[in-house]
Amino acid sequence: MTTRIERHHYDVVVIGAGGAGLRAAIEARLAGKRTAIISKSLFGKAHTVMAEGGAAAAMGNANSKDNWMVHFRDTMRGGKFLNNFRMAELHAKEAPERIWELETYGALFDRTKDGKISQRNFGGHEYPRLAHVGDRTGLELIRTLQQKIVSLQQEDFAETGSYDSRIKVFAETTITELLLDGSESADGGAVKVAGAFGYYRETGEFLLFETPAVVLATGGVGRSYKVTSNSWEYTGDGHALALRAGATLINMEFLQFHPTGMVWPPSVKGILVTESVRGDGGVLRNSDGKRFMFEYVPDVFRKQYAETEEEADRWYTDPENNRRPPELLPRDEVARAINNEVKEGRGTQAGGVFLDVSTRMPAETIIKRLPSMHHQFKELADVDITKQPMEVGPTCHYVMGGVEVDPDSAAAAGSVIGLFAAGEVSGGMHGSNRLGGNSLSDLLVFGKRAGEHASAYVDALGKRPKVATSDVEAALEVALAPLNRQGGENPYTLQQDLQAVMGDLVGIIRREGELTDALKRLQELKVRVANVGAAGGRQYNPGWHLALDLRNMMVVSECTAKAALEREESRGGHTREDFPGMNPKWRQVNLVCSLDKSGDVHLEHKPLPKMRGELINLFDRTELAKYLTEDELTEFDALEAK
Ligand SMILES: Cc1cc2nc3c(=O)[nH]c(=O)nc-3n(C[C@H](O)[C@H](O)[C@H](O)COP(=O)(O)OP(=O)(O)OC[C@H]3O[C@@H](n4cnc5c(N)ncnc54)[C@H](O)[C@@H]3O)c2cc1C
Repeated sequence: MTTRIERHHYDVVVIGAGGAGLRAAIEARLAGKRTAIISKSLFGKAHTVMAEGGAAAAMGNANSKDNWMVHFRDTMRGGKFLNNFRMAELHAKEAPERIWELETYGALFDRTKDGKISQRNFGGHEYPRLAHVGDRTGLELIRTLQQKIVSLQQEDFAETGSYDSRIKVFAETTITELLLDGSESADGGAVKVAGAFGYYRETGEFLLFETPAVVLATGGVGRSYKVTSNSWEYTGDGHALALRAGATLINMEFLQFHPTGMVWPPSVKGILVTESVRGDGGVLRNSDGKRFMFEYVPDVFRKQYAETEEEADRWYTDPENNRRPPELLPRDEVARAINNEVKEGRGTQAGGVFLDVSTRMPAETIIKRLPSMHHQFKELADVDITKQPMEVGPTCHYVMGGVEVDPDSAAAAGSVIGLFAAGEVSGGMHGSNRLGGNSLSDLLVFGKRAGEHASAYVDALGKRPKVATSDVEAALEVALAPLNRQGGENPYTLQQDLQAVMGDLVGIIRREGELTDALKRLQELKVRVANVGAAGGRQYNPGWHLALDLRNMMVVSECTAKAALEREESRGGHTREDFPGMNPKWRQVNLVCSLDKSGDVHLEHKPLPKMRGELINLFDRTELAKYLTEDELTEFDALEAK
């Protein structure tokens, strides 16, 4: 009996319904494209919803000295100069407009006394820059984008009699494969996207989307790690779909371990404690009661951070005349510091450190400014954060690496055409480390660009690409394989084994021997994952879903481990105990992953694009000397002399 496959035709298919996906879909619909939005989880449930702190945009409301150039500088510093400079530039320039635009869609950010959008402090940002709605900013962002989509659907209903005529949401639907043009290959052997194949999670029924343009907006990869702030959907699907379609991934060695995840009770280990806790005055102490971050200010940041508790405390009320508290160093620095305190025996019993707001501000202020944190700790750990400190430790949070894209159009690099990527699934924007708050603004800026350029691509296309029947059959066979396999390996055991390899051997601190060991174990796991089985049928079957996700987790983890072994330096979200410190030579290199014909990860060195003169001139020479090679500095001097 043949398996039924539901067929759909769209101009643009957006995979992912977080901020990047929704913003891309709005833009595609505004450009008149028939647009599908596909979401693995319920519509409205994505990491974007969980974002607490805010969206970084240099609006200059809290400090008029802020502008796109300062934001650009902070972003490049945070990423330790490995960022794609053009993405960082576009992001810094366009973020304020994207935030204001959200208010025209119905968002309402917290206000300053004089009625402007309020902006809060966050690690690595020179001025208060995060537009926020209490500690529920992501919720407001998603609510607003969804509301905009509904309003567009209402316009379409008025015109066509159908709400879904131009924009339709497929919730609880997982895409397992991208399909390429079966009839021709374009210039230089590149192949056009022709569709996407997947299944409804509830019924297990299959779907085929025929479309010339796909925007990937699938978010992160955290579920490959033991301790993570990421929820079940984040299995690196978009990264793996892109690789298998012929696109490339960059910066996969860079993972952000957020310094403050809950460490207790074990059932909630990894759940995020927002950085706003520190931005609003929370301090970190070890089990001796010592405010230890002062010991961990690296040389590159020494000029900007306070040396005494008194100066750090004064900064909250007088930022003009004092330097920032070291608790607000970029996340990689704070995470490593906590890791070290615990390792040296100054941690809490549960393996974390203390984060305290209770002694820093009145209970009413805590409840007003951090309502979700107050609720989270009360409900999950029975801790009242207005009276007691929280216990926190590093948790795998965000992947800086992702699909290599053209910065202006968000089009994927590699041998595939018609594929775009925005948000966490794309790489380059954040370099080796993302600043808090830069993700929400990244989603809006590059989500819009991806939707716009995907639409323009469709407009310019002569003949529509065609899906080959044999490719659909192959995708179907792969999807059904775990169900047809008798005595296959248990997907949950495999996921646990993978998480152990990644958490223990490719975690926050890395070493050559362990990385080599990790790669060996990943090869063994790959063989086992190829033999994964799932009992039961296709109707809501989480074991089967995980069996399919594992294929993606494996290939993405291989990219991370290979790149981590290759990069012999420490920078941002990649710390090599055997190569401490940054090496300017490595700053010139992006590690690019592709898949070869046998499905193995191939790693290539690619030079980083050179920063334009007017951008590099935004930094002073002393600062550049921390990052650039001698040759680059000589070039900079020549530029300055002109
Ligand atoms: C707890 C937490 C707090 C955070 N706080 C902040 C903050 O304050 N400020 C900030 O800037 N950033 C924050 N971040 C990071 C930020 O929220 C994320 O990086 C960002 O929301 C990612 O957005 P996105 O649109 O790229 O993807 P997401 O919002 O992660 O959405 C991904 C979408 O893709 C779908 N998907 C995945 N795979 C498939 C598939 N195979 N088929 C179909 N659909 C698929 C998912 O279901 C989901 O709809 C936080 C992250 C977490 C986890």
